[in-house]
Amino acid sequence: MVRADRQRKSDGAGPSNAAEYEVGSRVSCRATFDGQYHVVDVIERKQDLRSSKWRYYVHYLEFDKRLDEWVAQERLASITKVASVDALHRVASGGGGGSGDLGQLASDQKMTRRLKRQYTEIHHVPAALEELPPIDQHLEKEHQEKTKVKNIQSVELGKHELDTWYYSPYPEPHASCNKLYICEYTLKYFRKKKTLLRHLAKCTLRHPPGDEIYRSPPAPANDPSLVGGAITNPPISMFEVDGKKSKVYCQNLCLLSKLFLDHKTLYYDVDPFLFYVMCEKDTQGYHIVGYFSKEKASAEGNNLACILTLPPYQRKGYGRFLIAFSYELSKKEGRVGSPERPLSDLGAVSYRSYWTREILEVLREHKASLSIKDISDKTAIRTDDVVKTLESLSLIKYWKGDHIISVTQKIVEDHCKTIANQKNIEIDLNRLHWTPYRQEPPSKKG
Ligand SMILES: CC(=O)SCCNC(=O)CCNC(=O)[C@H](O)C(C)(C)COP(=O)(O)OP(=O)(O)OC[C@H]1O[C@@H](n2cnc3c(N)ncnc32)[C@H](O)[C@@H]1OP(=O)(O)O
Repeated sequence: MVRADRQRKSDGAGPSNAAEYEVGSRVSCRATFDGQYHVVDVIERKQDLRSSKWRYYVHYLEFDKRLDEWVAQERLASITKVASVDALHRVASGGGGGSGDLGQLASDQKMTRRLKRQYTEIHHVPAALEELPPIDQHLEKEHQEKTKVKNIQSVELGKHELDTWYYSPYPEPHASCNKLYICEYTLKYFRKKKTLLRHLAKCTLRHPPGDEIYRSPPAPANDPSLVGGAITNPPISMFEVDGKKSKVYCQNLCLLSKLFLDHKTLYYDVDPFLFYVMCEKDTQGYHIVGYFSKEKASAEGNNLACILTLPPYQRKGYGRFLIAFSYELSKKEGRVGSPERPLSDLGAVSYRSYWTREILEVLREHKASLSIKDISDKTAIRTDDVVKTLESLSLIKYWKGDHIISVTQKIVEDHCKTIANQKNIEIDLNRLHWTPYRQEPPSKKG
């Protein structure tokens, strides 16, 4: 699909050229995230009227959509042209390239079998369009078309400026803004900084509009996180916000979180959900770090609908804390639970890590033989998730139609060594003040 007839010039030095490409072309692109060439699909394009140069919105085939980006014409080249240069480069650099650990995993050519299985698990492949019922096919196509190009490029939230990952359906004219300014307490959004500042001058809210159901214990005097008197690990609070009572806040939260979640459709119908918002506290107020949502009554037995740690706070153990919190709530309800599917790649890797640790700890603690149901009862992790996790650790056998846990304490201890360095923020259950949601009785009108 490359329009070679319109190719203006072909340089001799590198793979880059100035050919024009149609939307739908499959070409090579030098990525911002690692400076290497990767195969991309051209999703959209626009021409600068003054320079008449094209900019292309590209999707990297090997990577998640969050790495999609607008690139200059010079960054694209035909696949065949790049192949030889890139192959040389890969050999010289020992292969690889990617974005973060997940990207690294994708392109490592010396992948072990275990890593390969993990890679397939974390790279969620959505169901093929033709496998869906016709009505869903139609909705899916509509969704894909509408969300294919990221609309808002960045948001300012408190002291952070965040680069966004995905399209979010903010209402117009905000949906077409390059950057949004968001109040970190109300999550109201503005097109201009000065409007946000005017709002902040009047806004008295300093925490999410709900009940504080958890506050982490104060750091002890000899806490290693206290460096020169400065608290590097600030106190955490969890607020429960009811989608029905604080509708606008929860809708704003969903719009914000959609910027970092690829495929969630809940934006406006927030009434049936509770939102558990995690904040770091300082003298200014409670700063949102992440959240998870949970259906008030889930027919599928899900204990979590959506989970997000805002990018500046990721990979510090907050995601694991949120997941653990969702299971503690399930334990208080006397139920087992599971996250709503599909999981994103990051969701899958975080859940797998959480399940692995919890299950290994139970196996270590209870030296007596445990059944899958025992593990599920102790952890509130649904039995199919327990089975999947044990399978990934090769700690389960299928024998005469039953799953049998096949493990020795030595094997458990060996596995435990591999998780010893995980970031784990403990939940102090004495500080959790929560009762399960009770449906309001129908009003007796008329
Ligand atoms: C049901 C659903 O909602 S599915 C959708 C899940 N949400 C999203 O995808 C939204 C965008 N992503 C996020 O918000 C975050 O990445 C979350 C919530 C999934 C994880 O939050 P974090 O605060 O980063 O999690 P945390 O620091 O506790 O890490 C959890 C585990 O995932 C791993 N992990 C997190 N990010 C990455 C990454 N980019 N690459 C590789 N591993 C990662 C961590 O190493 C850790 O594993 P370990 O303990 O074995 O070392």
